[in-house]
Amino acid sequence: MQEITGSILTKTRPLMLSDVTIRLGSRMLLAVSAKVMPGEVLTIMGPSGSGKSTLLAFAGGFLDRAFEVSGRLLIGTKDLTETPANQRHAGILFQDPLLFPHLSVGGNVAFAIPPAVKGGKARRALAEAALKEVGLGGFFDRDPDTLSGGQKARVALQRVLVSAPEFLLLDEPFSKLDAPLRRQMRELVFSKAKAAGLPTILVTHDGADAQAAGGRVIEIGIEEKA
Ligand SMILES: Nc1ncnc2c1ncn2[C@@H]1O[C@H](COP(=O)(O)OP(=O)(O)OP(=O)(O)O)[C@@H](O)[C@H]1O
Repeated sequence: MQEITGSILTKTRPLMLSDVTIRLGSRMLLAVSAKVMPGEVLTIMGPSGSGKSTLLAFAGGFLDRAFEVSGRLLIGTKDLTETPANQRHAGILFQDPLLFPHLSVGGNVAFAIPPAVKGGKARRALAEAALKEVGLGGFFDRDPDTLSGGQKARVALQRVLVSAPEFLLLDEPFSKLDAPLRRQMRELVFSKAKAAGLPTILVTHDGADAQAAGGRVIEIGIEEKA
């Protein structure tokens, strides 16, 4: 499986937030500069409303036009700042797994496999192998609605990983899981991110998540400016 997954992974490069500032009207929401190395998890913490999700939206390319942004986002030497979201190769996990209800579990994963992988059989084999890797072998034809929260989270993770992302953006992806599942899931996500050499930005309220991530932590605060 490692080989099959490996064959659709792209090269790994550092992710750079270069002098990024985000304003909302007269309010300076945040100012961040950071270089996230391949396999590193950078954790962003801060109070509610401080702009954590906004920073991920900037990196993912889906920031609302209400925000005024300066600075650049780079992957390696490639400037992604103006690149549309669907061309950024960002792998994003939110609080909710957001599985497509009209597709089977396997269909959710197969859907994300890059078009460069041709042929229904090959795509199905990749999706099946990805599911098996997280203990969901035999789940391909299941309806996502019949899965537990932890199972859905694993499907969402594999859907992201088979898409051959160049970096990961994690917006509180463990917060709806109970404590034992939360521990398991974060170990799984971080180990896979590191194994794949993906630069990763994690937003969390939970210090234990940050500790498990094992990387640097940036604390952002709330400041008002005239
Ligand atoms: N589309 C939008 N238009 C205008 N203001 C917005 C928009 N989205 C978010 N905001 C505001 O931007 C600020 C930052 O919001 P953001 O969701 O990034 O905070 P957060 O740190 O992720 O909070 P939480 O921890 O509660 O998720 C908040 O004041 C919020 O009200």
